[in-house]
Amino acid sequence: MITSRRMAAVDRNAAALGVPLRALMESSGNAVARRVRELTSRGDRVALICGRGNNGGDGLVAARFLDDRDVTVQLLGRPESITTEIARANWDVLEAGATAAALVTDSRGFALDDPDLIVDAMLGTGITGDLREPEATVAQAITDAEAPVLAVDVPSGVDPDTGAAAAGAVEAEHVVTFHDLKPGLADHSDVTVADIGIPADAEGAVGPGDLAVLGAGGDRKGDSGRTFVIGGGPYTGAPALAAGASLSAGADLAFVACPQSVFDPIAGYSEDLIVQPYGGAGDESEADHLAPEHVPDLVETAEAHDDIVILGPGLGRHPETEAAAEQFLAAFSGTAVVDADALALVPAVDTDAELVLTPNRSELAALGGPETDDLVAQADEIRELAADLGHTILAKGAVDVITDGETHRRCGAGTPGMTVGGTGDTLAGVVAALLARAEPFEAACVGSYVNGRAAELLDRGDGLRATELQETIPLALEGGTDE
Ligand SMILES: NC(=O)C1=CN([C@@H]2O[C@H](COP(=O)(O)OP(=O)(O)OC[C@H]3O[C@@H](n4cnc5c(N)ncnc54)[C@H](O)[C@@H]3O)[C@@H](O)[C@H]2O)[C@@H](O)CC1
Ligand SMILES: [K+]
Repeated sequence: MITSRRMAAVDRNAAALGVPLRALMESSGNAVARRVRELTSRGDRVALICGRGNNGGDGLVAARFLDDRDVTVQLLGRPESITTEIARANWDVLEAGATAAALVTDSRGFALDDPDLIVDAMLGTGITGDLREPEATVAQAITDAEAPVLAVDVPSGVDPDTGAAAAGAVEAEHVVTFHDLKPGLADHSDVTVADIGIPADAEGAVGPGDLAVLGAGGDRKGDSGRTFVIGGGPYTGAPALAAGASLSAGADLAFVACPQSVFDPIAGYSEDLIVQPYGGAGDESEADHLAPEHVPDLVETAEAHDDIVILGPGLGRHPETEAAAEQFLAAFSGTAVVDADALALVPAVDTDAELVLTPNRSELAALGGPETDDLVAQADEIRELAADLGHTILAKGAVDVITDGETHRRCGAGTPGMTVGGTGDTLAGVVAALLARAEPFEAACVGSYVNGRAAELLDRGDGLRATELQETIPLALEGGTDE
């Protein structure tokens, strides 16, 4: 099953992989023609009713594959009003050839000449709202006609995602849909799912098309998310990198909660970060690492503002810190990215929080997963681990594997230079920023792609530095190319 939104992402990935939409349309039209041939005999009269978008384009292609049938094409509107370039290109091909084509610019001009089969190529996944004219009148005429109807992708007027039919939607005996079943067709009795040659990686690997899952950011401060990094102590760079990268990926505000002892260096890295020390004056013994007494305040602060938490960068493994991190997870009920030393604590904690876990090779093993350099080969095991833990896992390797326990995707974006320290911290920051705009699985997938793509855009070879990624993350998020 595939939603129209996911389908649009997969299309764009296919194009990035070298199979443009026009090639897919050629396959779609061919598949429609094959089904027409199964439903009719040589010489039968076939009426193709084409809308002005790509659904119509599929019908225009099908006409070319049906030489041995008596085909008429009716375009609903003037050729100039065709809304996509590829549908228009296919119209031009037909017009130059000899197929009998009629234009229906207003619904009064529409008539069906007693065909043996009607092909409904008016509207597919691009429908918005109720049927407008001339489609509404034509849909009624199609449904009322005696001839059976073959719908292209979905019956026009039916919502492909929900199956809800607009008033006057076409009723079709047969449907040819593309690539995968649409949820809205689940109850239809005759649906042919046509393979249209979308490369497996367009769906199984994260690509530029996946960026489309990010809704537009809000325009009020805080609407695009606030990141709250709980990190630092033995290390200072990691929490600053995570917070900085989350700003680059669109978070409005980035806070770092850290021990008082490392306030100065972390606050000194960048004027963009808001650094909040804990364990201050009079508390010197506890002030250089996270400890259980700091936890209630941290939970309260994070939950009060719906912050996306990043737990782990630079925290270290002091026994009190481990106890504190566990207590934080047990008490916190929001959304968090868990990275670095905090990961090993997750299996033992019962939490209501929604977590994205970002383990590297050894951290994945510490979580109870496989220890391997080939994450893709072990994707099923990693998926089962995510299902057992009840959290999303973004396992980091040369090719990342991302899974929510049900499905998984891989992401090969990035460069060999990313083995340098700090790129995992920037990844945690990017994912946190995206968690304000997308579901955990999608945020993790897109985060993996954006962090890797940011490295590709820098083109620094082995001399890459994690701090530099903050410069190209915004461009990677925009779907930027280096051409
Ligand atoms: N996603 C894919 O991989 C592929 C999709 N293809 C086809 O492309 C279709 C989607 O194409 P589009 O995105 O161009 O959208 P559609 O062709 O489904 O619909 C868009 C057109 O319909 C008009 N329209 C929208 N709502 C209307 C309404 N309520 N009443 C009257 N007119 C309305 C718009 O002005 C526009 O002209 C799919 O359904 C499928 O048939 C294939 O060509 C190739 C592969
Ligand atoms: K249709």
